[in-house]
Amino acid sequence: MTNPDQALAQFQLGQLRASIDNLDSILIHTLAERFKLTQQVGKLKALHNMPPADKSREAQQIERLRHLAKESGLDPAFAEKFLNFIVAEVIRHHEQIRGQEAE
Ligand SMILES: O=C(O)C(=O)C[C@]1(C(=O)O)C=C[C@@H](O)C=C1
Repeated sequence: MTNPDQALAQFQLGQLRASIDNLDSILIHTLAERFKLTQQVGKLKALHNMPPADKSREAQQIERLRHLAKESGLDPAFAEKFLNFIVAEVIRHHEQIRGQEAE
């Protein structure tokens, strides 16, 4: 048996989770679009013999995202870790594309 307080809490939890699900969908779609672009960057880099990683570009991105995170109330260290996580995967893709081009 649930009392009215518990029923209200369950309803609120359901509403919050529905919004979280919407935002998770946005994150996945956003990441998918980002990876489509970085695949094009990977092909361009392989074709023109450019190195997969660009540390100076990454430093600019980290600075920009840390600033945005601070403004938005997000932990800047988390924003930096998140970018590094994505960029590591992008570099792995770039290296794969480079290997395929060399075949
Ligand atoms: O901009 C580039 O040169 C990329 O390869 C893209 C990207 C990124 O995912 O944003 C990935 C690797 C680089 O080290 C820097 C940035």
